[in-house]
Amino acid sequence: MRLIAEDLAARRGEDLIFVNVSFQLTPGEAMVLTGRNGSGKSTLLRVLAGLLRPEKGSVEAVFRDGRESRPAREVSHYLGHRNAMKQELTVIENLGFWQSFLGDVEGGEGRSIEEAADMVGLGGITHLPFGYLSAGQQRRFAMAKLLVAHRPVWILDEPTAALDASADEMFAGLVHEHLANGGIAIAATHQPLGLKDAKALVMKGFAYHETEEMA
Ligand SMILES: Nc1ncnc2c1ncn2[C@@H]1O[C@H](COP(=O)(O)OP(=O)(O)OP(=O)(O)O)[C@@H](O)[C@H]1O
Repeated sequence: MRLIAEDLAARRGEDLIFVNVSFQLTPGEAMVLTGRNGSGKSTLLRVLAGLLRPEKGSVEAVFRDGRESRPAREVSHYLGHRNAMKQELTVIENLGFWQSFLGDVEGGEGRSIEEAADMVGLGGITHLPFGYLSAGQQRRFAMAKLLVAHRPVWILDEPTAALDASADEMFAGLVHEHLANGGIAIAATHQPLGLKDAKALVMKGFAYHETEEMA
C-alpha cells in the first residue's frame, strides 16, 4: 500500500491555510510535520484523517500497483490532542467501542484490550472508569486505541505532549514496531519518537518545503 497526497489545500473559515501539499509514503515510512504555531500542521493531519474536507486535492491509499484505492481515512488511525474517550465509561468499554467502531483493515489484526493495555504499561486497571485515571494514564490509553484495531496509517498530532520521558520512550517503541511491521506514520511532534529516518514536511502556510530526509 502507498499513501498518496496530491495537491492538497485547506481552508479554515475565510482563510486558506496551505496549498500545494503533495507527498507519497510507502510501508515502513514516516513523515514528521514541523512549522511554527498556526502553520497548519493540525489542519493537514485532520484533512488526512478525513475530519476536514480539503479545499482541493486528494489523499488516498493505493493498493495492488495502483489498481485499487481507498480514501486515506478508511485505513487510518487518528490520535489528536484530545483523547476521544468517555469519562464515565470504563477503559474496557471505551477501547471496546473503538475496537468495534474502527474494525480491522485487511492485512492485520488488532490486539486484545488487555494486551494493548499491557503494551502501554497499564495492564490490570482497565476495569476503572476513564475519568478516574491520571492525565498521563488517560493519554496512554488513548495510545492503546491505535493497537486494538489494525490500521496501517497512524496520524499523530503531538501524541506525547505533556507526558513524562518513560511515556515518550514507550510510545516511540510502539511507533517503531508499527513501522517495522510495514505501517506508515505521520506526526506533528517535537519529540524524536524514534523517527530519525523520517521524511520532513515543513509547513509554512502558503509556501512549504518539499519533503526531504531529516538530517
Ligand atoms: N476551527 C477553526 N476555525 C478557523 N480557523 C481555525 C480553526 N482551527 C484552526 N484555525 C486556524 O488555522 C491555522 C492553522 O492552525 P493549526 O491548528 O492547523 O496549526 P498548527 O501548525 O497545528 O499549530 P500548533 O503548532 O499551534 O498546534 C491557524 O491560523 C488557526 O488560527
